[in-house]
Amino acid sequence: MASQAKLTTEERTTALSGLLQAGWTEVDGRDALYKEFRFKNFNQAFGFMTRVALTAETMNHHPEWFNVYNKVQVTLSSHDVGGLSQRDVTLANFIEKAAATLM
Ligand SMILES: C[C@H](O)[C@H](O)[C@H]1CNC2=NC(N)=NC(=O)C2=N1
Repeated sequence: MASQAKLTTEERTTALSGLLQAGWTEVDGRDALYKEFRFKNFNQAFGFMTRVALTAETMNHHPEWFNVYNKVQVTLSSHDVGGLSQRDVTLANFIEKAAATLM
C-alpha cells in the first residue's frame, strides 16, 4: 500500500512544503517531523492531545509526544518503514487542524 512506503524525494517536497511553512521541522539525524505547540493551559493542551489520540488510534498511526502543562512536543515518523510516510503527512495535517481550533 502506497501510504505504508517511505516518501520519495518528489513526494517529500510536495507533501512537506505546507507543513514546513506551518512550523514543522525536519529532525536532525532522523527521518521525522517535529513541532512544538503551546496552548493557553493544560486543559487546552490535553484537549488537543485527546483529539489527536482518537484520530491516531483510528489511523493506527501514533505520535511520539511529550507534554508539560501547556506545551506539547510532537514527533512524527513511521516506525515500520524507518522514516516519513504519507501517514505522517496525513496525521500532521490533522494535528494542524486540531491545534487551530484550540489556540
Ligand atoms: C502493530 C501496529 O500496527 C503498529 O505497531 C503500528 C502502531 N502505530 C504506529 N505508529 C507509528 N508512528 N509508526 C508505526 O509504524 C506504527 N505502527
